[in-house]
Amino acid sequence: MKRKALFQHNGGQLLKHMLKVEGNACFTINSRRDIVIASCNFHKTKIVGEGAHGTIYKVTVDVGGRATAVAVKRCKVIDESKKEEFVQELVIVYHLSHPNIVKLVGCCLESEASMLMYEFA
Ligand SMILES: Nc1ncnc2c1ncn2[C@@H]1O[C@H](COP(=O)(O)OP(=O)(O)OP(=O)(O)O)[C@@H](O)[C@H]1O
Repeated sequence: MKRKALFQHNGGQLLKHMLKVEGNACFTINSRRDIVIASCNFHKTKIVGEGAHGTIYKVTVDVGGRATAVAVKRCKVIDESKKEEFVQELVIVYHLSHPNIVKLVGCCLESEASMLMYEFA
């Protein structure tokens, strides 16, 4: 089974294992459904920026049991061959910790357009 399929198939267990997020209350793997609801189906009033890699929305989602305002980057669709590279980069960014770098607080890899959630700056 392909890695992407595994992420979808087992509720993100493989990704959780890779990120070692179990017990990390500061990171969440959201369902696409949650983000669609929170963003009013990616309504244009929620857009806060447009980047080279996708559109950024300000959305309030559950992070570690707390309603938190986050910047959701809805990445442009990447082809299957780049998916693995994307996940590897996600793992690296997840482990970064620096006062000048916004913290990655969540992600959603359920759809073709993956979503990354950063603390809202
Ligand atoms: N964490 C955040 N909090 C608030 N606004 C943000 C955040 N991240 C991005 N934005 C808004 O979205 C815009 C575009 O974001 P960004 O430059 O990160 O996109 P990008 O080009 O896809 O990123 P990159 O190439 O660095 O991965 C920013 O200029 C900013 O206005």
